[in-house]
Amino acid sequence: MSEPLALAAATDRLPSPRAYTERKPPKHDRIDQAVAGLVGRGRALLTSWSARRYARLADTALAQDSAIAALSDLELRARVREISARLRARTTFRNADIADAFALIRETSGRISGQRHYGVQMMGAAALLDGRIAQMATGEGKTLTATLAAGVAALAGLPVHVVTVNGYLAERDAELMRPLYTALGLTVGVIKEKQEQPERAQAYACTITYCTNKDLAFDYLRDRVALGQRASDIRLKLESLHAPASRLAQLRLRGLHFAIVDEADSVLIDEARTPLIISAQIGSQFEPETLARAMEVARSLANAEDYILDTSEHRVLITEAGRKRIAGLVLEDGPAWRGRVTREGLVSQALSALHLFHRDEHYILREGKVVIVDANTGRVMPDRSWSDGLHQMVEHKEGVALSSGRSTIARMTYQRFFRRYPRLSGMTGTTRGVVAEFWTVYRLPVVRIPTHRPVKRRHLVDQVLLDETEKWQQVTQRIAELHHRGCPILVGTRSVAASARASDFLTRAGLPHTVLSAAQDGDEAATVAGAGQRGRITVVTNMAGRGTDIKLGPGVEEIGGLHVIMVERQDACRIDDQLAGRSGRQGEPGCFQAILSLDDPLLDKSLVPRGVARRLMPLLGEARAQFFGRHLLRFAQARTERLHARMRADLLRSDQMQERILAFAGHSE
Ligand SMILES: Nc1ncnc2c1ncn2[C@@H]1O[C@H](COP(=O)(O)OP(=O)(O)OP(=O)(O)O)[C@@H](O)[C@H]1O
Repeated sequence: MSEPLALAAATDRLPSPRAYTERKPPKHDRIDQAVAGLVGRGRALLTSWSARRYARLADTALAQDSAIAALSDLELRARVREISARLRARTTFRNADIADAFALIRETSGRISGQRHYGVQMMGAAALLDGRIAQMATGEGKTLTATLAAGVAALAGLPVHVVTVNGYLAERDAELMRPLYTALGLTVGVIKEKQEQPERAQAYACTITYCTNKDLAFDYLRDRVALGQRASDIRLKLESLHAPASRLAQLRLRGLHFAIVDEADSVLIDEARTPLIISAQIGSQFEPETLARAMEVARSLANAEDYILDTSEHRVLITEAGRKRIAGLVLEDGPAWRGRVTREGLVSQALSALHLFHRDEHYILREGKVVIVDANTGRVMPDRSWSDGLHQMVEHKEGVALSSGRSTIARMTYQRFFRRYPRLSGMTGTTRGVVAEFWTVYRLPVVRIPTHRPVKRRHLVDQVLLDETEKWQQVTQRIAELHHRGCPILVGTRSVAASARASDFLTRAGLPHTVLSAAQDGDEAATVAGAGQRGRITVVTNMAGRGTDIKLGPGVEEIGGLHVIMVERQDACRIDDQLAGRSGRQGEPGCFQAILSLDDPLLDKSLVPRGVARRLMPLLGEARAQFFGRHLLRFAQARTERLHARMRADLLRSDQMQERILAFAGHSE
């Protein structure tokens, strides 16, 4: 725990100037990235040494157990105040202070909720305070682990942001842990989606704030817009001395100090593909007739001849022949069609709306509106819209009222946002394939923390069938078998449409079930609470694929725990691992099985065309066919992972370039 902390600056209500300055960004040319990747891997190996250090620290804390257990509640509180004063008096965290604080927080938690932190959770928390990613297996209790690190930092006077992927988890974790923090004399705030500015500022003013990455980053961006050109280091320093209360009252955050990012791979890696954009309404951007005409033209174009659909990168490329055709078709149309860039832009958005953005996958229709479904979290994003007229084009396709157009006010990337924390840390169950990226982009080494109890989850070998119909037959048969034995079953799908399909098959087979998806998100907590009960069948999208804690009902452990059946592979093997991790938590029994087919959407991105694979598989014999199918899907997934990594690197590069250019002209956000 060596790096100095800006404790003093962190305690005031004003935004810390340091919090608005980025830590030196790592270079991003290819050689540097490759070298840094190797260094990252090397560092990851070295961090297993750190794990030993954290284990020693945990042992020191646990050794105090009986002495602390003998304290009365009043004495315990006095000891907490004492350690807080000791932590505040220093600019660095000392191991001895951390161990003492851990022991006190553990005892307080034990008295309040009966949950005493395990040694491995202390190791994880020590890694967080050390500015690392603690890799702790799914179900190991990262929610409780975070309380140790957040508690120590908050007792030291640092405002802490506990960041997670969705509002349900942020609210659940804050409410679960609130009694513990309150007993430690700390305040807890939660940022909720519909909160207004003053409420948000109040939540951020608490010592510990639970929030989602989206809320946090957008609030930061809005603050930056409010601060405008005044956001330079020196100006902020001066302002923090003289600024009138009114201007500061516009701000939501009080700077960025210490962040603990839960589900770090999702937040820092998967989400980092999408830039954050703040926009303002600009009235109607396109006339309905223009949109209609663009759709008409798009419908008359021929795929592969006039345009190419790049499904992997989710974009449309108009060919030379397509350009000529479009120009010919709109010759007689109004002035909106005269400029080549505008008309091709319009047609290409129409083609995207028609062929790349699908209802119940990328969006749903709710109360006559197009509502985007977040691909990473499976949740709806009611206040977000696609840019450059695409949203209106999709609205036109669906025949709903057109929303107003928007123009960009500010933009930034998650990479650049999170690098602004002087102290950043994270927790996740899965880092497969992204250890190097954590290091190259965020300078975050990964430390693997051992599990508290041995993992008992069984992973059955994947089954690959020729098509969807065969797959669903196999899935319903397997579910019926398990259901007959009373096992609770969780069926993991990729999209709203797939969950509806699963539901249809189950209904036809007479199997009672519950669906949890963006379209059916009624009582999420109750659905999750029921999913581990005897005989329950729950169909979910990746809305419940991460973070959800499914508690087993009475008698379920004896019949093998929760069975997770994955019916489609996700874009990254980490996300599949997360789904598997809904079962076999805390050393419980559980089972994971994938029943897939060659119709899996991932095979759109495969090098071997689906038709060829379908003809080849029956010729190979059962065992070889299964081997071939499994590897085909895994390779397609690996390809998508590489593609997404490239997209993130490109986005970061363009973001840095934009920043360099704007450094001369003004500010970039
Ligand atoms: N020290 C502890 N004592 C008793 N129960 C614990 C302890 N730590 C965690 N648990 C229980 O373990 C379960 C899993 O915890 P939690 O959901 O925080 O795991 P997680 O690591 O965040 O999982 P995921 O990776 O899926 O997000 C919860 O029911 C929690 O109450």
